[in-house]
Amino acid sequence: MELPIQYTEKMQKLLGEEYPRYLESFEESRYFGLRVNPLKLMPEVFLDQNVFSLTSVPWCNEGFYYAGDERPAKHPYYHAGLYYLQEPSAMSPGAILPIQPGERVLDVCAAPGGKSTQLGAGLQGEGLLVANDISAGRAKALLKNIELFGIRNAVVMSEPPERLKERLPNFFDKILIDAPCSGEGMFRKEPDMVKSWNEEMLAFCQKEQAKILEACAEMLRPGGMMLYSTCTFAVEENEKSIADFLERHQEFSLVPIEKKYGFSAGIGELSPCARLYPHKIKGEGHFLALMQKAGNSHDSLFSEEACEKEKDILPYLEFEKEVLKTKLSGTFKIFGDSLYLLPKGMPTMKGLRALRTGWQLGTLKKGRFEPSQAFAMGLFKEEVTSVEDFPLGDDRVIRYLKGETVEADGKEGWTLVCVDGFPLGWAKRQGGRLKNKYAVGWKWE
Ligand SMILES: C[S@@+](CC[C@H](N)C(=O)[O-])C[C@H]1O[C@@H](n2cnc3c(N)ncnc32)[C@H](O)[C@@H]1O
Repeated sequence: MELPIQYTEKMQKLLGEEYPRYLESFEESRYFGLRVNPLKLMPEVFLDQNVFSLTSVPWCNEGFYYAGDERPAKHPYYHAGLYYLQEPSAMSPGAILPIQPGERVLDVCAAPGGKSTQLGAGLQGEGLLVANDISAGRAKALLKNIELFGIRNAVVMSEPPERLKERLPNFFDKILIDAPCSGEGMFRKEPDMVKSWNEEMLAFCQKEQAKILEACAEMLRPGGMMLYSTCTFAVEENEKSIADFLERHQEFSLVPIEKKYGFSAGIGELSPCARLYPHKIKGEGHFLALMQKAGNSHDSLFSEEACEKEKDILPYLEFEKEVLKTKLSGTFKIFGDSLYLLPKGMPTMKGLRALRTGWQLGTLKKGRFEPSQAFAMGLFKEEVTSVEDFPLGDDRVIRYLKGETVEADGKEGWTLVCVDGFPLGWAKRQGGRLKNKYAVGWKWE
């Protein structure tokens, strides 16, 4: 691989005698990773199923390496949201930021959702995840991944952090800033990134990083924790960005990250931070800084959404009575023709660009309720009365995922189609056939 001379000179200076080992890492093949979705099944159960040849990623309980010739994205379990494909080092920020069920968590640069799905899983359905990305296009991919994972308590936004800050000061318990960066740590995995590397880009990223850090500092509650991560080695975007931030914000301090698994210390006074190098770990390059805001307070002021009246959601309630074994409780809200179940304690998002506000249950049109793909993915088989559960090897699984009508006798009406007990989507059964209601944009190709 041809690396820019300015880059190699900087790396040589940074790494000293380690530099030749770093260069050699380009001759080694990259690592492939997947992260199991604990909202659906536990990692050890997935491991026992021997679907792929897996070995554990040391820094992430749900993370595994798989062999490069395997194709986990072409497997029905992928479509059931049982795992997310993620570069192993990219699993470290979500593993290090400690998430407790019930917390309010912001992932401010979230698309396409690798870390958001990890944080959302950590909440175990309790609390609130706000997953935001400034790019509306990228936020669409983020939304799909959140839905695929079956996360019920997420809001997906596309706003500059400065706008979010005005509405949600001192609101979040935990914030992840997976900042836009020059991507030096990804050169082995994505060689094309080398072409866009230059000093101007680095300076631009540094400015963006400072702006994002500023906005997030205000959104974090006193006592809350914030993790800043990049996938670059550039000191300007890592230690310098954080040192400048700490200089401006005396109320923040660094929380040391343990240097296990081959992680290296941050440079100079920023040694509590961690650096991940491809010549020292089985993964690509990353930087992590964990910070805490002084004090301890939970008194943020915000207005909550009010619940719709029962008469306005009657078609849904009829559906619930007929198709579900459980009664969902919480704040039901109609936006446009979509019905949502909002996470507890969700502030109103009026005036902000939100792609999803909570669990989208379906649409209410002309007095009828039509369940959504997100609703199917967030349910458990045990919560539904009418289920068609195909074993993995049944050819109807792929046919269903391709959008075909498949044959299966059973109770007429709305049916949750599953593979090995894990929901894939909806169908409407009539005369021994399952009329396909799988999301059009999700079809198997
Ligand atoms: C490193 S990527 C995030 C990857 C993501 N966290 C994941 O794990 O899948 C950085 C993201 O930041 C977004 N971004 C860039 N500038 C931003 C800003 N000022 N505010 C919010 N997001 C921003 C980009 O669109 C990009 O999707």
